[in-house]
Amino acid sequence: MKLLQAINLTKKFPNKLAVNNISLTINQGELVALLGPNGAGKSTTLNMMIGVSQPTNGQIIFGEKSTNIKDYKTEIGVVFQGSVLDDDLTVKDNIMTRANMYAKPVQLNSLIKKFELESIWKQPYCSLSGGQRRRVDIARALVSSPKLLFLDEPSTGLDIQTRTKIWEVLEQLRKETGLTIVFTTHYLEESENADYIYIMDQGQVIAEDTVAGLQKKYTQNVLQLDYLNGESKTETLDNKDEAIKILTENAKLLANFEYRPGTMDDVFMNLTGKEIR
Ligand SMILES: Nc1ncnc2c1ncn2[C@@H]1O[C@H](COP(=O)(O)OP(=O)(O)OP(=O)(O)O)[C@@H](O)[C@H]1O
Repeated sequence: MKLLQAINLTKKFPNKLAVNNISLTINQGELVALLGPNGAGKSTTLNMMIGVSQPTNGQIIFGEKSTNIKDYKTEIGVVFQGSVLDDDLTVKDNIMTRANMYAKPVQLNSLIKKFELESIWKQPYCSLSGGQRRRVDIARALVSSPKLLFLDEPSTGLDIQTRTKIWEVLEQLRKETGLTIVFTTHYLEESENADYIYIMDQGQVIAEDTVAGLQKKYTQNVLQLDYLNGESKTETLDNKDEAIKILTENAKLLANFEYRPGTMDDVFMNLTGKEIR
């Protein structure tokens, strides 16, 4: 079921066409990545979807027919790249202020536990580490039990352990509540967790599909075979099962082999001719 559709979105700034006629469909329960290098137009797109910025052209439809952000504002949660929390307030006060705005806030205790906020609950937000802040930011965005959570570059500046932890909690929430998540990223490996990926470059969507679909369209799986008699051969294959078959058939003749499946790096390189970082 479609939860949000962005149709022919364009955003022109005085000297910049930041987003050029893009269309996105976000289905209920999906994890959707907007992947692209710096300046691709990811944040501008996200800002239009959350109503922070007005599109120059195009339309956003939430659910069946809501086109006005006022009608779906309570259904979305947002975590911006820069935090919007109050530095001087404690974690508790930042979260409770938000919770008190809603008639039916989420089960706070479960959120506090999931994001491991107990030990920092009474600390001022300004005293937290980057990873702790991000955990609080996300927890606060979830207080209203949104159907759709937007995360703008959720992993930037975080160490790998914190990133992994945050994604573990979000995965758990998706399983438990069917939460839909849209996130922007320039980390290829992070986009690989998504159910669907929109690859953006220079304000446009240059490719979109599942990870498997993108790899199939834009990469090759390569099997390099080195034989005992000194000969070598390189095969291009559709999938790893074909590799297993060839390796099994040639097992006694082989000195060595290397299987290299197509990666998101290859996808990006093939599409843009450049590396993402
Ligand atoms: N308010 C603005 N006025 C003029 N140009 C803008 C404005 N906001 C963004 N831009 C430009 O639009 C382009 C897209 O920016 P945007 O922030 O959407 O990219 P991004 O893909 O999110 O990049 P990053 O990964 O660095 O956040 C950039 O060239 C940026 O400089």
